[in-house]
Amino acid sequence: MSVNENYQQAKQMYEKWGINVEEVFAKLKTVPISIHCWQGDDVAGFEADQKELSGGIDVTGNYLGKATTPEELRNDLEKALSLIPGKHRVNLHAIYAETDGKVVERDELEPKHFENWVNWAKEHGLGLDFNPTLFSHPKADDGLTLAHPDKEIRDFWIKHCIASRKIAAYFGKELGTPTLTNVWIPDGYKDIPSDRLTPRKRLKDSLDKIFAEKIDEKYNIDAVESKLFGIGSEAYVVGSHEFYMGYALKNDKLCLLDTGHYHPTEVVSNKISAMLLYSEKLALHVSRPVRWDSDHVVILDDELKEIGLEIVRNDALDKVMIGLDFFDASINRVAAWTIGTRNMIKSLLYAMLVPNDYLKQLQEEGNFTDRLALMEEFKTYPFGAIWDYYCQEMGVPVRESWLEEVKSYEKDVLSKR
Ligand SMILES: C[C@H](O)[C@H](O)[C@@H](O)C(=O)CO
Ligand SMILES: [Mn+2]
Repeated sequence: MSVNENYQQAKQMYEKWGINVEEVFAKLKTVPISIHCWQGDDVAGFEADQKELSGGIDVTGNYLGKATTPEELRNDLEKALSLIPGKHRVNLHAIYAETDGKVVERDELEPKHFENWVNWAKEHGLGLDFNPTLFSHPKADDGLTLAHPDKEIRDFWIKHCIASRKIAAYFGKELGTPTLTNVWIPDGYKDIPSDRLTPRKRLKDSLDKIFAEKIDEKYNIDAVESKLFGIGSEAYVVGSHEFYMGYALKNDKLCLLDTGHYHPTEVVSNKISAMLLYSEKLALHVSRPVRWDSDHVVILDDELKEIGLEIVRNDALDKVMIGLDFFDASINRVAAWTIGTRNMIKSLLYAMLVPNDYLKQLQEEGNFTDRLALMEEFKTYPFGAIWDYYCQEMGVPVRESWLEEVKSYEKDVLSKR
């Protein structure tokens, strides 16, 4: 059967449950995913004095074709975007500044260093998000930045974050959509600390200084990203979930939850509804931890579907800012973006094709038999036929046909780098 025939049959099954598939498509099209540029070059960036990746994160693999210039990275992103349905955003880090080969210190970065990115985003109808880069730098070598005992080092990073918010506001003004500026720092200790409080007091003070200047949320929205541990900060991370949840609540910032930053049995899907009771919005880095915060490419697993369900059933599509965060250098990097982003969109579509209101009603009635039975049966409803039709209608390759395009791009472009 053709995509259209499969779709018509599947659509009727969902319509029996009162699900209007055309309305689902109309809604899904409006949800942007923030696609992280750093999957394309293994979190290297383009600084004139480029440093080794550090900060307790790591990229493994050496697949051919890594982007080494802004043009290559933008071309690769364009290729991936052509295979992903919808209009999305690209998430940049400060190390992706373009400085004409000159060394520009991070606390000296300006909007002009991102002009090419803004012009490119305008040309492709993209939003931009941003991150100050507080790793891969000599002033982060102690494993401390905003919480460092040395005021000079703290001041350098505070200045860098202040400069980053100005760059983000420039993006927002130029593109007409607010930039999410997310602060993640690697600060922590390898072994058991004798004082957990003092570094946290310093971090709080540094953040207060960074956010002192109010920036209109039409242009810039601030987020703070927690972590559980990193390589070299196994015993203690200054910016823990509790620290940032408290800081975000008290200072009206977004708390950013990275799905790789919690204990293996902890799931971010279970946190979303609780946090949205107290915060207008929250942000996500959707990743896939395997044994540790390994930043594997996102797959359509139970947790990803549950995240989609929590966002959809709590009517939070405009409250949860969905970003991706994985960096796998063992496979074609354009394929990595395509797989991870298509899966994130699939999880939202899956959730929108579940009779969530009826299932809530069953729970309220204490009818847990029907609730479980139907939640399980919906897992094998013809969601794939709807997804295929959505891709066809959105003008992107259906099913695995996108892979052929990536392979040709690898042969014609990536393999020649
Ligand atoms: C490159 C990102 O800033 C980084 O992955 C951060 O978001 C993180 O999750 C660190 O573990
Ligand atoms: Mn992250």
